Amino acid sequence: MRINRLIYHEGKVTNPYSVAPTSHFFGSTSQSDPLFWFVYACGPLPHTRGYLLFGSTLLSGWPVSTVHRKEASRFVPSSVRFFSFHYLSSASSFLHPLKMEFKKPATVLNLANIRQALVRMEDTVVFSFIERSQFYESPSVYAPNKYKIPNFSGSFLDWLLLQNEKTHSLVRRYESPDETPFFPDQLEESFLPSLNYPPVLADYADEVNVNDEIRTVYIEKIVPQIAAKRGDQDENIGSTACADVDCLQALSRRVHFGKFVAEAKFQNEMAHYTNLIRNKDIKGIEEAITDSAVEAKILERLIAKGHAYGTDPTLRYSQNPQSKVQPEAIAKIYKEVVIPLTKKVEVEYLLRRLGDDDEAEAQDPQRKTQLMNRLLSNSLW
Ligand SMILES: O=C(O)C(=O)C[C@]1(C(=O)O)C=C[C@@H](O)C=C1
Repeated sequence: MRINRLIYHEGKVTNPYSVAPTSHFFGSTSQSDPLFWFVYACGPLPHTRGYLLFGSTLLSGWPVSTVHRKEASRFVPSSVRFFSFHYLSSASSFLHPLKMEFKKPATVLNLANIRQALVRMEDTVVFSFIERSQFYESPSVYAPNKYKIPNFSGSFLDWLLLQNEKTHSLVRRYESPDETPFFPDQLEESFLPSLNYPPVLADYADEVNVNDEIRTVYIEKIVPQIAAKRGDQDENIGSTACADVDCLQALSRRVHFGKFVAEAKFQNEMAHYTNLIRNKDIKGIEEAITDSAVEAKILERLIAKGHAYGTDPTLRYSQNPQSKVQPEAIAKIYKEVVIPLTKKVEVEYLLRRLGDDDEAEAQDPQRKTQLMNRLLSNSLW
């Protein structure tokens, strides 16, 4: 069975003989494929207006596609539709859970979902850089003890970041496994009931924290590339520090997502990673986690996003459409800082992955299956 991915399509299919326009299929189905589909199973997709078809064409194997529900009735007998509903409601979420939901562990360790989340995070990072680019470099914001702050020793930025984290801890921000604080020892306990997220990462995951490095590299390498001008701008130090907090939090979340990537990769290729980890083969681990094609695509997309998000749309066709942050600078920051730090998180996480318990897991393939079954039973719609 050749299943690459599901494509959710809510458009209309007007001609039952062309149920298979290329974009609705996965795999290599093409417009010229002989006619049709043999529909083997189908069912409405929960939470969408789509209808899922499971079948084959003569040439292309076993594609899965979705069409609008109303249209599905034209070529799928109602008995089949009824019969297959429950089966496919579950099967579709198994094949391709829609997105990461931390209450549904199986959706979290799906590499496609993780990458989708990373793509979405690019928007947050790019926009936060654009906001920061309004202000001067502002070294006073980063200089330790430049301002006399009551009961605090450090930079103005650190002070603001700490206040922000303390407040956000009160609304449970750092209970979420995708949030990593800069000041883990100074958080406050929330008055809200605990969220009790099911664990998806190893129990030491919180200790993998490269925020100090992120902050240093942000101040030294990123700010100079995105700031409007050199020097200070007294009237804007508050706005500048607020923009810095947004940038740092966006970068931190992005980089520490490496933990999910690492766990997903470990579970997908347990034997290979176990070997590398046992041999403390850092270079081998780095090679195993690297996907150059994915990286190239990220950089290409960032240039496009830098142009699109940083340009006033009414100036798009002007002779001189100015980008607020140079798109090439954003891509360079990802290439030289964001991706390498994400990989560092992945490696640090993986190097500790074989605790006593995990060693047993790696030696007992049954255990992985049992674990996956348990996770999946939590996640079905
Ligand atoms: O998507 C992955 O596989 C990742 O490991 C994440 C990431 C990234 O930082 O975006 C890092 C390393 C890979 O070479 C590709 C991408």
